[in-house]
Amino acid sequence: MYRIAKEFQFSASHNLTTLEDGHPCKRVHGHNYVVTVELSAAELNEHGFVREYRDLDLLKNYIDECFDHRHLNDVLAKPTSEVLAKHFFDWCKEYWPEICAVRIAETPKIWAEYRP
Ligand SMILES: Nc1nc2c(c(=O)[nH]1)N=C([C@H](O)[C@H](O)COP(=O)(O)OP(=O)(O)OP(=O)(O)O)CN2
Ligand SMILES: [Zn+2]
Repeated sequence: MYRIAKEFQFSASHNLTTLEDGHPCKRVHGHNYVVTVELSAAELNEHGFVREYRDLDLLKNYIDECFDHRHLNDVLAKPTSEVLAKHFFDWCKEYWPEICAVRIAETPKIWAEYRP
């Protein structure tokens, strides 16, 4: 099996409203998010690619338009890393059937992944 991955970044604010009072993440705060998409294929195409990396820039356009410098609660009902990972996975699946995982990092120390 072949695997490729590409990283995207955006900056946004959110607050996790269902957390208990006093939890720091209940307050509005921001992250420099890193989104990593991973694609896999058993066979390579005629170019020797799983998929051309540049094809994936469609996701950059979507992120720039709908997520970058936005308040994520205005975009998704519960904007946790897990929810973002599933959201981007479903979006990618519409364009690239080879998608196998999406990972979201809010800081360098933590990440959440959706991998069906
Ligand atoms: N399972 C999840 N847990 C938490 C999420 C999440 O998306 N999924 N999100 C948050 C908050 O967004 C919070 O901003 C995360 O920050 P924190 O845990 O403080 O991460 P740090 O890397 O800054 O950790 P420090 O130990 O404070 O350095 C909370 N939980
Ligand atoms: Zn946060």
